[in-house]
Amino acid sequence: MIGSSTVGKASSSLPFSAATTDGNDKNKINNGNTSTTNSITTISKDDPDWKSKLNIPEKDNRARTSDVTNTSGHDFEDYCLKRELLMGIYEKGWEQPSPIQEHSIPIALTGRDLLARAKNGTGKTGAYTIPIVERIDPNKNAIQAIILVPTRELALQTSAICMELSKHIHLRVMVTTGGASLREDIARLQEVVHIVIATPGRLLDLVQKNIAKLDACRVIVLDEADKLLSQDFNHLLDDVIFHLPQDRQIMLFSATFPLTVDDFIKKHMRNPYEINLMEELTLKGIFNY
Ligand SMILES: Nc1ncnc2c1ncn2[C@@H]1O[C@H](COP(=O)(O)OP(=O)(O)OP(=O)(O)O)[C@@H](O)[C@H]1O
Repeated sequence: MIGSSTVGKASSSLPFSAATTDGNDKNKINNGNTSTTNSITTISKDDPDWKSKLNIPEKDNRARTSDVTNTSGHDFEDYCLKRELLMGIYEKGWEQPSPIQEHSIPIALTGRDLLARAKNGTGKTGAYTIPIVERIDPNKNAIQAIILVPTRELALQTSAICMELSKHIHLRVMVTTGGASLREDIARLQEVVHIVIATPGRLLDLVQKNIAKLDACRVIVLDEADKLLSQDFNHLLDDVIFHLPQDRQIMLFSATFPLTVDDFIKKHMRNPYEINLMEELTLKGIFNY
């Protein structure tokens, strides 16, 4: 059933230490809408000394595994991101991109379809959220990106990260999942929404009722794609993709790539760039698209 699972994004056994010194991501979850729990630093746009004025959380010095430390040494500034986004990233306590972020961010910023395979807890959420936030026009009143996840809890955790990273850009992020009030979601969609984070069934319901309009939505992410493309959800995903414009970008993040994912890739993705940061090569069958 949609929204019923208790799968979490962070646990102490994951490659990144789950908790930051100001509390873990779960503690920052609110109702999935637009406010954040952090105070907003105001720094003049032209201040050359902006970095030293940020409200950076205390450094988390706990041990991390090579999944997250084995980087090529890039900095977030290498990707020419908006300064407001860089501020959000640094104020989240992220100093440098993790390997999955190093691989994904430059490709995702070009608009190319992307297939990424990496372990849980290695920073996948940032790998797709950063390029999405960078490419959204906050002055345009339209849904510009969709992030699909299999459970309500994951939707709330993803939205918490998304809102923190974008807190200096004032994007409007909405969470909509099965089990929550449809009436409230309908009311929320009468206001400005830039990013929708959803479970597939609820999103499709809103799209088919013509309440969520996807004609300006050029990015869709399937996080935990193996679960999203299981028998329960598979046909829903086809319908969601059908409502997007032709020139959309599809990004798929998954720990495994079973046959259902393979079918989806063949049907909907165009020349996807492939990233595999897991040791064993079970990506067989999804090469050569
Ligand atoms: N570049 C980074 N530097 C430091 N910490 C980071 C970085 N990117 C992500 N994190 C932290 O690592 C933890 C795990 O990140 P995240 O939830 O994005 O992983 P994930 O790969 O999406 O995991 P899951 O597959 O379980 O959802 C979070 O606490 C997040 O804040």
